[in-house]
Amino acid sequence: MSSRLQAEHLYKVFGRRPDDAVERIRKGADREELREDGVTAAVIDASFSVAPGEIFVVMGLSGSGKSTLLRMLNGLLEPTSGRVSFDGRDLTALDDRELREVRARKISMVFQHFALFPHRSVRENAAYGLEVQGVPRAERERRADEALALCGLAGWESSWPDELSGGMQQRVGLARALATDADLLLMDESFSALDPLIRRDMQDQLLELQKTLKKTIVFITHDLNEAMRLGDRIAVMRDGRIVQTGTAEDILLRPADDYVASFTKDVDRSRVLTAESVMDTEVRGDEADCGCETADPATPFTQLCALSARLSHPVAVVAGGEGEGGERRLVGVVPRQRLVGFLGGRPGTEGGEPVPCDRPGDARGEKVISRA
Ligand SMILES: Nc1ncnc2c1ncn2[C@@H]1O[C@H](COP(=O)(O)OP(=O)(O)OP(=O)(O)O)[C@@H](O)[C@H]1O
Repeated sequence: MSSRLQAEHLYKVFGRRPDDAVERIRKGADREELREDGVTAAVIDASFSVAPGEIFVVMGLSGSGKSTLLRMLNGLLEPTSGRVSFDGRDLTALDDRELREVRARKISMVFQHFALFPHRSVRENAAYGLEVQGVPRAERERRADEALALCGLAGWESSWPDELSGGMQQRVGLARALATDADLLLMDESFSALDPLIRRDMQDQLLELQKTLKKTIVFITHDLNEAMRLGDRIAVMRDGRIVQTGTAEDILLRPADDYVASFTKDVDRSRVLTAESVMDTEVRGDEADCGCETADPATPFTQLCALSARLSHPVAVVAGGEGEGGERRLVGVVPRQRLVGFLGGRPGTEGGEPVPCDRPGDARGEKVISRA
């Protein structure tokens, strides 16, 4: 995987003699021991890479070290140990002037409570990052207006912040970040202060924008549902450490430990799972080519359930076909009992023989399905 942003063995210790504290941690001291000496190990040995265009979510409870980690990524905090590189440049080695330059042009932050300037118009607020960069007024207003339109605020450019709802104000914050053309967006609990419906709306909007903008995004949240909705990959933090990094499906289906598993208990699995994540790949071949409806690997779980209810046998999951090199291949099957098992929180057992198909056709099938 090519990487845009890379964190290598990052540590951040607050308190006396931080370097000694890092050494003690490396030798096995735990966070509580250090705390007794008045030292806080906020981030411990964090390593990850973020690919271009990826939304990388860092998820964890309050105090787990998320914000400290994020502040090291843009150089606001200097790591006690470890390295951050962006596009191959070691941010930890830059002097203050170079760092300010990178922060102004390449990296944008979107905070939870966006401090809009009350006596500036929405347009001027959105253009603020460009003003800091010294972009001439006409150009910065044009770019601010474009960013506001992208965020659904066309027509509000001349309004004052207090004329906007909380959700709209947060959009101005997002527009400010987008207007600068920065490639890396660091979003710290950016939607956490919003009402649930508006929050969902903002999540949708971010995903929609991302389809065309393809920014590299690190998004901090304490909400696992938000993490799963937004994240191409998710890092779960606990007590300063990243305990698991993976896709939503990895976290849900293969939690690294009981702690991660306890987080996923309340997740609505049907929103996350797809045919690919629940199918049985030990394909038997007797569900393939009978002419019944099939799923593809990306078919969402809810559609899969509806499909399963319409069939008298397991759902065949078929890949390939149009635009993918022609041949359609059976890649897995989903027996109904398996769906029930996944909803209950663990892969189901197949239980019982598949029911033979009651529609005409060759129910024995082959693993390769010829195109109709
Ligand atoms: N400047 C600081 N000085 C001392 N300790 C700090 C400082 N900043 C953070 N900490 C401590 O580091 C730990 C991690 O804090 P951090 O704010 O990174 O966690 P978080 O996961 O972002 O939590 P929250 O969601 O509540 O902001 C906490 O124990 C916090 O008290």
